[in-house]
Amino acid sequence: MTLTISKVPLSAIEEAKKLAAWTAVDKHVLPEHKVIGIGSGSTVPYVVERIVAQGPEVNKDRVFIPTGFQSKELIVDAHLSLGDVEQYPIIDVTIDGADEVDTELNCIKGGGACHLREKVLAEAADTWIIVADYRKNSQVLGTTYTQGVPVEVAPFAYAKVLQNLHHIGSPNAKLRLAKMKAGPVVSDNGNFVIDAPFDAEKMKDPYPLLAQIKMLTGVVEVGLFCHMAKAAYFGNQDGSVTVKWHDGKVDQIAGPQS
Ligand SMILES: O=C(CO)[C@H](O)[C@H](O)COP(=O)(O)O
Repeated sequence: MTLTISKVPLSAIEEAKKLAAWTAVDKHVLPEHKVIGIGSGSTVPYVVERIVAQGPEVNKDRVFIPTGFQSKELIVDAHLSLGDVEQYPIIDVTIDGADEVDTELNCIKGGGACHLREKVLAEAADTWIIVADYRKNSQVLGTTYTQGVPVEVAPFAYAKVLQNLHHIGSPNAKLRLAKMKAGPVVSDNGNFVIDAPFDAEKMKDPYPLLAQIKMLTGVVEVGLFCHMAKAAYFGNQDGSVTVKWHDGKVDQIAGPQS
């Protein structure tokens, strides 16, 4: 994988991702931050791009902690110093993408099957920031990301967890299958992923649902991130950025020019 982001004009959605990522880096990745968590997904390359643009002087004393294979490659390709959460269990700031974010900054994550490490890095961070395009900005989780809550499971337990998810209100929960390989998606941790859709009533208040799923034996981690983010940055089609804060405040700001 290469960090190079093509010079051809970006689509509106790519522009929105870039706006969110660049703005969040400008506001939250400060010169005094030395340990920085890098999330996963298609918005995160713009995070790394903006951090690199802060220059070698500030980056030479920093260490970057990845949430999975993809972000590890991004860090290495950008010639930034790679670390691990085992060495650095306290992180200054982690910036990550999300599949959907509600009004209280609860998120669905795990569309890329990285949510176990993503949650560890979110918890390890003094500040956890979400970056996304406008499509991810929702009132209630499950409105636009309808594939379901990603649930990472120990492979041998998947059939039992699937049955239990059917019983607790997700009759359409399914094992996630790979696109270019016969069989299941295998996470960076060697586990399987189940996608479990729940109705809006359950998704309106995701914390009890998170606790209920997490209690199922065989579940490793649940892609519901509740009450964790300090702020979520959404790039909009008109070049502005919507910032939703943990205290409910919402700002509409202009994106960076360059
Ligand atoms: O949770 C994730 C991976 O497990 C990603 O952060 C999420 O899928 C968002 O990705 P993108 O920036 O491509 O929309």
